[in-house]
Formats: sequence, C-alpha cells, structure tokens
Amino acid sequence: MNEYLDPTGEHFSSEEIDIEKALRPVTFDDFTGQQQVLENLKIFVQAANQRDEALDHTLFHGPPGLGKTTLAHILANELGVGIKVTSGPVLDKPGDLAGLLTNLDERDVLFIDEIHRLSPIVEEYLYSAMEDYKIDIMIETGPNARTVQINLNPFTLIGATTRSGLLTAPMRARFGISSRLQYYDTELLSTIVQRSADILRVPISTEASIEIAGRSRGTPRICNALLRRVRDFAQIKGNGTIDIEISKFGLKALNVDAHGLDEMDNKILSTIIDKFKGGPVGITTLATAVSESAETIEEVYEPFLIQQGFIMRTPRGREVTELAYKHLGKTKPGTQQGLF
Ligand SMILES: Nc1ncnc2c1ncn2[C@@H]1O[C@H](COP(=O)(O)OP(=O)(O)OP(=O)(O)O)[C@@H](O)[C@H]1O
Ligand SMILES: [Mg+2]
Repeated sequence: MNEYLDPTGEHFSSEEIDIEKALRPVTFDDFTGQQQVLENLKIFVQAANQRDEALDHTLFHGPPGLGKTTLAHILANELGVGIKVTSGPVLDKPGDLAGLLTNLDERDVLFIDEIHRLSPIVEEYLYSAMEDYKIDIMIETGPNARTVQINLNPFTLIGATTRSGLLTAPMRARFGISSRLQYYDTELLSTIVQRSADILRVPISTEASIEIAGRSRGTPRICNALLRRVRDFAQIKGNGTIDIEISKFGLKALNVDAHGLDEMDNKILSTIIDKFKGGPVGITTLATAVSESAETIEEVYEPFLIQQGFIMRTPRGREVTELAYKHLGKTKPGTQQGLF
C-alpha cells in the first residue's frame, strides 16, 4: 500500500503524528462536515451539560480516517471533562478495565478504540459498568477471596470501530447514541485542506486545494497527508506556494490515482473484471481472490467504491460498472468498438 495514502494511518512517522495532532480539530466549530451527526451531538452535549449529567454512551463507526477519534476528543472537550483513552486489543483482563473505570471522575469520557476487538470476558465486564455504573472486583486471594461490588462515577463510554458488523448485539444495544460517519465530498475536503494549510502556514490556491481534495478518497486523514507531501514539493521544487501546477506535479510524482483510489481499491476492481468477467461475484470469493478479509472489504473498501459509482451491490454479488472499466483503461466485453 502507498504509505502516504494509508487510510489506517499506521505507517506514519512520529513527526507526522505530531503534525496530525496539530491539525486535529478540538471543538465542534473546528470540525468540518458530518453535519447531521454534529447537529445531533451538539444538542445531546448541551442537554447533558445543562442537567450536569454524563452524556449517554456513544458509538462512532465508519471507515478509517473520517474523524472518529477526533470526535471522541471533541466531545470530552465540549463536555468540559477528562478523557481516558484505550483500545480493544490492549484490554485483555477485566482487571485492566477496572483500573481505568475506578479512576474516572464524574462525567469523564472513557474512549475505547477498536471496540469490536474486546475479549468476550472484558466485554461482559463492561456491561454492568455501562448500565448501572457498578462493577464487581475481586479482593484478597486464597481462602479469603471474595468479590465486592463498587459504585463508579457516572461516565460516558465512547466506542469507535471501523467494523460495526463485528460488534455483538448486546454491546451495540448499550449505546444510547450511535453515529455512522460518511465519506466527505470534495468541497468539504477542500475546506479541510485550506484549514490545514493555514495551520501549517503554507499559502495555497483554491484550485490546488480542490485538486488535492479530489484525490483524497473522501478521507480527511488522506487529504492532510497529501497536503504535507505537496507542501514539500512546493518548498523544494517550487516557490513555497501551493498552486495548481505544483499540486499536479507532486500528486503525479506520488503516484496518486486520479480518483484517489488506493492499491487495494484498484486490485478489487481489476480482480472483478479480469477474474470474474466484471461480476457478479460473491463477497467471500472476491475476498479470497484479493487476499483480504471479507469484513474489511465490506467495511473499508466497498463503501467508497460504491459511493463513487465503481461497484454495484446486486442480490447475486458485486458487479463493476462501466466507470470501473473506464478508470482502469479496460474495455467491457461486448461493448462495440467503433463501426464496421
Ligand atoms: N471533519 C474533520 N475536519 C478536519 N479534520 C479532520 C476531520 N475529520 C478528521 N480530520 C483529520 O483527519 C485525521 C484522522 O481523523 P481520526 O483520527 O479522527 O480518524 P478515525 O476515524 O479515528 O480513523 P481510524 O479509524 O483509523 O482510527 C485527524 O488527525 C484530523 O486531523
Ligand atoms: Mg481513530
């Protein structure tokens, strides 16, 4: 995968992570897009603040890089409370969770990233904490060992996941607020590019911000990453200003696809075309053919390809559209090639 475009963000250096932090919105007003989600959250936060209660437990789901972690921090900030951050795979014993829970002040946020990866015992342990703000803890060992129930401060659990399909039904049911984040259109992303360029103090033309936005796979994390790389080109190969010429030059040098599709997106499209005659093909068959899990295809790749009109979901499986053939420079079988 092209490391500059990795929507999972796992391949960034520590310096890049620092810049990511600087670019991360901290209030509702800094946050661009997801209008419906944001409008609702503003009301829930205002109501909870007025009643001086903890916000209801909140779940954010959707593809990587769209703002789930960002929103969790914004919520804590707008609630005026502290936030403790952990993730599903890190919490392997109920004891780890008990330590975190008992240290929460009233109305604090506990943010659990990758919440679909909690182990079943930890998950079960979380249920009573979420429901009644109570947990059982084991005290002493040996013959005197016993469990006691302790009360927790009312708190807000915020869960984030890219794979909501893997969340258990009881877990899902315990979230009073559940928001799915959507891909951003080019206009919204260009606003984000402009805002980030301001923070990085690099001049950028409107045209250039739209060019970068249009190649960012609908994802703020990717538009910020591309902006930083194009800034390097502007600094070394240009005059420091990001204009349309230097953007095009930089994006070409970075091998960014015209639609911002990444390697796996293109692999999925070319596999459906070359191995399955354009489809329809079932999701498990497709997953095996591209060596990726069916869940990841369904939750990370496919939504963008469908939204952009490259793939259709039919009752018999996935089918590519004309646009996919065109994008890959291939001819759809049976298409007339000029007149005889
Ligand atoms: N609406 C937005 N406005 C401006 N910047 C945003 C917005 N959403 C996300 N970003 C930027 O994109 C980066 C990635 O966002 P974030 O880390 O919140 O994504 P995520 O959904 O948690 O991704 P993952 O699933 O990989 O954890 C952030 O550092 C932030 O700078
Ligand atoms: Mg995140």
